[in-house]
Amino acid sequence: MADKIKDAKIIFVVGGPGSGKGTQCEKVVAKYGYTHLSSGDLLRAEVASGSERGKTLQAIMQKGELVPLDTVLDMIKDAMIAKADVSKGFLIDGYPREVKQGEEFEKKIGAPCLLLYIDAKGETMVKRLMKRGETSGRADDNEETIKKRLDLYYKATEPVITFYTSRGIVRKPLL
Ligand SMILES: Nc1ncnc2c1ncn2[C@H]1C[C@H](O)[C@@H](COP(=O)(O)OP(=O)(O)O)O1
Ligand SMILES: [Mg+2]
Repeated sequence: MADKIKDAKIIFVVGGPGSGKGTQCEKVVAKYGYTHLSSGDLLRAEVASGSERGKTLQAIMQKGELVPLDTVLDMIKDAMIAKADVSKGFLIDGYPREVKQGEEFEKKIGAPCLLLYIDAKGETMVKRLMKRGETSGRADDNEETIKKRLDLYYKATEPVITFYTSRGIVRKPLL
């Protein structure tokens, strides 16, 4: 099963909450036909299923915290395997959120050929998320949780950019 994705082309898409990762991914999909997998969307689908696991995840996400690494990684891996036959490559949006997630992904799946870094100012991200919160119905698009997500981004996720910059695979798409 897992060797179906052994040689898959992998692009990580990393940026803060509200930076526009999903929007940029749609553009890449339209142009290059890669398969877009968003860790947040996969997690929200699990929550929407009403499963026990979903309830646990919901409580974590509502607080703006990271869900356990193994849970996200398993979900991404399953989604990749399910699409392996029809996919030219994968855009992994919202993962890795911390350096450890990147290391585990590389051990269990493979190395990324590229990391797209979606850069945006903190105040821009907050403004967008507050606006999105008016209609998104997302439990984490509120002022308190947004602040926690942003803090966590600077603390845990920015080091991911540094880590892959030293490997020479980070690109900023021209927005
Ligand atoms: N790779 C990952 N590891 C742990 N938790 C994750 C994760 N990706 C998403 N989550 C959880 C925590 C996030 O605050 C929440 C929403 O994720 P998202 O949709 O990618 O949000 P954002 O709009 O902040 O980029 O889901
Ligand atoms: Mg998103």
